[in-house]
Amino acid sequence: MIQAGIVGGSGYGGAELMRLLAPHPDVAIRTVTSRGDAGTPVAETFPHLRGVVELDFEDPQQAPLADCDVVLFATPNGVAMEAAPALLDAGVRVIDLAADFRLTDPELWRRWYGTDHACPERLAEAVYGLPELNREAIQSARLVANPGCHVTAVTLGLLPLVGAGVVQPDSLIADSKSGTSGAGRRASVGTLMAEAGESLRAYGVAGHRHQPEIRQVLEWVGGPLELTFVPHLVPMVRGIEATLYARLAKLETDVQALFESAYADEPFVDVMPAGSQPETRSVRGSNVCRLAALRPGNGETVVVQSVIDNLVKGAAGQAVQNLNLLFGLPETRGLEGIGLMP
Ligand SMILES: NC(=O)C1=CN([C@@H]2O[C@H](COP(=O)(O)OP(=O)(O)OC[C@H]3O[C@@H](n4cnc5c(N)ncnc54)[C@H](OP(=O)(O)O)[C@@H]3O)[C@@H](O)[C@H]2O)C=CC1
Ligand SMILES: CC(=O)N[C@@H](CCC(=O)OP(=O)(O)O)C(=O)O
Repeated sequence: MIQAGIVGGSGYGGAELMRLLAPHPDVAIRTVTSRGDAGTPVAETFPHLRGVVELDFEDPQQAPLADCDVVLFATPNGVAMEAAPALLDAGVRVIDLAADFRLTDPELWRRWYGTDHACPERLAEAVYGLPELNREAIQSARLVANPGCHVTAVTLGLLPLVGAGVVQPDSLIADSKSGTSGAGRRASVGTLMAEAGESLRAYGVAGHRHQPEIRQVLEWVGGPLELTFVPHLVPMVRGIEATLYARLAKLETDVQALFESAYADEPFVDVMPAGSQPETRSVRGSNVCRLAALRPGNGETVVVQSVIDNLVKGAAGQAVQNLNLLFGLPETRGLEGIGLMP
């Protein structure tokens, strides 16, 4: 059994990692950390894990992380970069659900995250953990940077178009809507029911840190491009719906066929039949990204809709997918669950 440690187990990402890893046939959860809940049973904080995870939270300084085969960080940005080097030196593989190892340029990190990178020398060995793009590299990685949640929805929706060079590279627009669990479990006024309920707002319009991440990934496959990215907070708990717009450069493109062929072999990307629209509730709790592409009106603009569960394909599910790849397991192991609907 692969021994896994979870740092940041008392947050939403950590809880979701436990939900997925506890029944995983090849993984044993060795330790789960929380500073605030250290010494208390996991199931006291998360009753849905009663009888499933029979561990107490441990303080991250005392937890036997170096004895694990893999440590997953579900911590705020800036935490994993402090602890990962020692773990990697001890032979432990690391998957970071935060942004610490996603941007390859430490200057970009400084600009968007406001601090110096603690281990810029490790950035080159980090593999960006989007299996649909980087499957082979992930298989031999030691350090995986799990993508951002908005980034996963937007990138999977635009990759076929950008990769095939059929859209104008300066015309990309991503309008992405997230439920409040995307902001984490830590109390904040903006995610109170009375603030976020019965309301809808855009945020980060002047600049959001997921924009350079999406741009970096798309530029790997399509060269220089321009992208407008506007995230929104919507009054639901789980889910991201990204509506994506691009001007077609090649009007003869059969967009439906392009998407179907790009994702034909992908276990977690579902391209809907022409004319259908995906909705977030169809992926609630599952690791699926469900997509649809259309050319409304005069057909010059392609509109893609992409839905994911931010905590699953947008975070913990994708991390488990990456873990499976790292350890040579079938990619779908432990991720076969079907979404909840309604
Ligand atoms: N929520 C989402 O939809 C997604 C989240 N992510 C990313 O995943 C990461 C976790 O997100 P999420 O679970 O929502 O966040 P939460 O705020 O819900 O949880 C954060 C966890 O980290 C722990 N923690 C905080 N500070 C430290 C520290 N200095 N050292 C060790 N542990 C610490 C907290 O527990 P304690 O303070 O008790 O130690 C808590 O368990 C973030 O980087 C987020 O950006 C990525 C994609 C989607
Ligand atoms: C609703 C909400 O506030 N969402 C967060 C997403 C945070 C997150 O999960 O960021 P990473 O994916 O980069 O780790 C935000 O937009 O800042």
